[in-house]
Amino acid sequence: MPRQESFDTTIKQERAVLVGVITQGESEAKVQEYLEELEFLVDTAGGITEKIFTQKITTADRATFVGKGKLEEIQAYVRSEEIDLVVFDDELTPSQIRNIENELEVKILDRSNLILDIFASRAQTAQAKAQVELAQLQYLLPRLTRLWTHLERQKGGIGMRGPGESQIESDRRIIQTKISILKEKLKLIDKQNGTQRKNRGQLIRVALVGYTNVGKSTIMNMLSKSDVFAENKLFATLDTTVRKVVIDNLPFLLSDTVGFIRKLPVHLVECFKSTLDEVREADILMHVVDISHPNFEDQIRIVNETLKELGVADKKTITVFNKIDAWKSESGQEAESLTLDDFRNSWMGKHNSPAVFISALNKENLEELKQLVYEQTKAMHTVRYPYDNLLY
Ligand SMILES: Nc1nc2c(ncn2[C@@H]2O[C@H](COP(=O)(O)OP(=O)(O)OP(=O)(O)O)[C@@H](O)[C@H]2O)c(=O)[nH]1
Ligand SMILES: [Mg+2]
Repeated sequence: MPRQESFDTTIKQERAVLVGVITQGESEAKVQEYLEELEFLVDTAGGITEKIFTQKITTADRATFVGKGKLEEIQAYVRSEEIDLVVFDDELTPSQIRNIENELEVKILDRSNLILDIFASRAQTAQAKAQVELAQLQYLLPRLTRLWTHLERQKGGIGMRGPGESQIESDRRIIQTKISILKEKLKLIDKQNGTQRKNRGQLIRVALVGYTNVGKSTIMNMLSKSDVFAENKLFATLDTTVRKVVIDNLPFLLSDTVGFIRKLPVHLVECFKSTLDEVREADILMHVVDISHPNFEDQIRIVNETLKELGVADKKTITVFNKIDAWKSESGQEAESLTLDDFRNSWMGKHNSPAVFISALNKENLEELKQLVYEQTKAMHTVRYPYDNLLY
């Protein structure tokens, strides 16, 4: 989800308020970071964050998630500042959404909902579109009652009393039918993709993985453009994110994948499993880390957890620490004061092997990255095809 692909600015930006809770054992600073990320998500979706509310709680209120007093405080702000939507950082139950909506009388979204919305606007291929629609319908299904009561409230009670439940039932059936049609469609696409992947032959496959916005696509573009052999045409029928790259006469396939994020909705992960087959079937992973992000250690952990869930934690991995140009220490020390060796000798260089430090933006230290990818790919190729020296 790159930031630069901003939305049509002629449309009035929706004004948003964010809500996060600080539960026991969570530090305030952490929650602030989570909320900053949520603000970034709202920004990506085309909204503008006007205010952030937080509350310390031991357990979430079953009816309204935050406490009564906090809700009134938010309500006052929403009314006086003409807010369009309120976004909660945590997943809300259908009844919580309904109750909060009744109180605040504006659109209520939770993090999952927001991410789904962004994915829907970004989906390009038939597969991605079907995957997002499936996730959205699965998200909607348990929340149907809410939509119905919403309608009821707008239209008033008269004439609405009888058919309510049966209406929900038929809506539910329609959605379930749609879900199974989409699943069939995805199965078919999956099969075609599987065949295509098999046809790619002996090339070693390298997949870029990492947290969202760390620079995966930038690296992809750089590596594939920087070499004359890299071209789109050959793979026109493949997923658009797979490119053939050649480093020193050694060709391999490089794929760019969807970025990971904290609290990715379960449905979405499920639906994107087949896109992530690209990762599952890769020979080498390039785990890209945005070293300039204050929370990058958490991001590494989240990516590693997601990789474990996908069952690929044991794959050969190259850690690429990107954005060294923008790195800053907690005490405010700037990147210029550090040499590449300082980075290499830090815990990052020592605890992640093999690792490389680059700036994709400034094209800094790219040769080392290429060299590393070359060595790893060649080693993999030699193990797999011991009698085949044709390629180099
Ligand atoms: N300062 C700095 N910015 C960079 C560097 N590499 C990439 N960026 C910027 O980081 C942002 C995200 O880059 P992308 O390549 O879109 O990141 P991504 O990992 O593909 O993101 P998703 O596809 O959303 O998961 C862009 O604005 C890039 O220009 C770098 O080395 N230094
Ligand atoms: Mg990208």
